[in-house]
Amino acid sequence: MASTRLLCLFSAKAAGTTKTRLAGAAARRVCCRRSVCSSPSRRQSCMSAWVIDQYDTDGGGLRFTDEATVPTVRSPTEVLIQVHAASLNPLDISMRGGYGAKLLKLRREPLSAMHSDSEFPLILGRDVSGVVVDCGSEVTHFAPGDEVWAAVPPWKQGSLAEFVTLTEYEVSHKPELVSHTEAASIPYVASTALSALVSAAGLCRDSSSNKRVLVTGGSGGVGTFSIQLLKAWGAHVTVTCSHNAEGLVRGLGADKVVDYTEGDVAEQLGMMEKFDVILDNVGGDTEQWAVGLLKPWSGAKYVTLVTPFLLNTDSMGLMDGTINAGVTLCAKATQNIISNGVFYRWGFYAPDGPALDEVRKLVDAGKILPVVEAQFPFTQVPQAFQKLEQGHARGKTVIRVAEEETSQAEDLVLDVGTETAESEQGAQGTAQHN
Ligand SMILES: NC(=O)C1=CN([C@@H]2O[C@H](COP(=O)(O)OP(=O)(O)OC[C@H]3O[C@@H](n4cnc5c(N)ncnc54)[C@H](OP(=O)(O)O)[C@@H]3O)[C@@H](O)[C@H]2O)C=CC1
Repeated sequence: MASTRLLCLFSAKAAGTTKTRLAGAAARRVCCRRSVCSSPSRRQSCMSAWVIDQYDTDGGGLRFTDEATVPTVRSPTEVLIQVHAASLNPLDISMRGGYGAKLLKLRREPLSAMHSDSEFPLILGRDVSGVVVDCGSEVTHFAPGDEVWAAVPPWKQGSLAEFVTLTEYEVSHKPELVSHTEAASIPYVASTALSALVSAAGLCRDSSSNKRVLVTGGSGGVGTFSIQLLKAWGAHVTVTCSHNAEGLVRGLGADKVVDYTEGDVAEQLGMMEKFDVILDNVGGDTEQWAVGLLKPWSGAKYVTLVTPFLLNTDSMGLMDGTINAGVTLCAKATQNIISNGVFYRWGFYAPDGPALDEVRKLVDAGKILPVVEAQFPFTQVPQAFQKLEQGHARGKTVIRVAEEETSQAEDLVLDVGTETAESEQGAQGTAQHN
């Protein structure tokens, strides 16, 4: 594949401009607004963070504090990371309302110095790009000063804070050619897509060539990453999305695009050659028609990311919810294998630093581009949540936790025209691999 210049699409609304920028890969200087010291011995004991003190389904509840306790390295394999950028995922909105609380609470360690069993104050945010400031005694791959990225598991305190701790296994060295803001758009969606496409669908770099893959919901965070990964692996990729996202997903490499808002999407897809794998990022009744699009009796796989598992454990309790989810999954898997010879599976995010190492290589090779639709300063996290709640994501919404100074001269500015003007945040743009 030829070189790629374009790295990042984002609306500059939060920054007070009306243009959509293509940020170049040139180096950025990072300057922290707050008085964060990178020396562990002199580190402050309090940090800034956005927390919730209770679950709130009405959309409020986020509270800024500059008195959150700075986490410390408590196990020999942990690293402490100074967060430069974070990003939001639909999970953050769900978790704010209590989604998954019962199961996630089981996996959480006591949070306060008093070892209370309350998860509050809870810090959301699943992506981090930042710098290692402290390491446990058995950490071998990282040292203070290393630039890293990671997806923060939902049972851990999140990245909407100045510092976060993770185990070495969950962390990876950040791609060199992108900024922290760009890098933060990738880890959680990448870990999810890799888990779904590799563990659940059985694809990999060496087995995907010419496989026909359908990605539903291709314009969102997981979709925009998956399209690029699959194209880097040589797959033929068909995508469903809205009409105004067609330019974006084609620019990322999609071979065929079906506008789900125009006519019967199942009928349009049904006229195409059948698929080897479907990655369903939409859920709902999609699976009713999608499994019929797979090649029968050929080992084809349908993987959905929209599962009832955590909803079940929330509403029925851990035991009954898990059993109910297991029975549902078994019934669907059995029905599909008997009637069509296709595999029906659920996909889940899984923490995996080594997998992010592979993604880093693809990013630095220009084969995967960060797709940043909107970015907000750390002071505007509630506004970033509001943006996400509006839906219609076109890639990712990123939070600049420590401000990055970009040289205007190093940026290319692209006027994406009327297509973006109809979106408040813009960015149904034209990312493309040249
Ligand atoms: N199981 C797990 O561990 C994980 C599950 N998920 C889930 O996967 C799903 C996708 O995640 P993510 O990509 O981050 O979500 P996003 O919100 O970033 O993207 C969703 C995209 O789907 C598009 N869309 C909505 N309806 C349709 C439709 N009927 N057909 C085609 N496209 C549609 C939206 O745009 P528009 O409305 O304009 O068409 C949007 O671009 C979410 O439900 C998320 O909760 C994500 C990560 C982990």
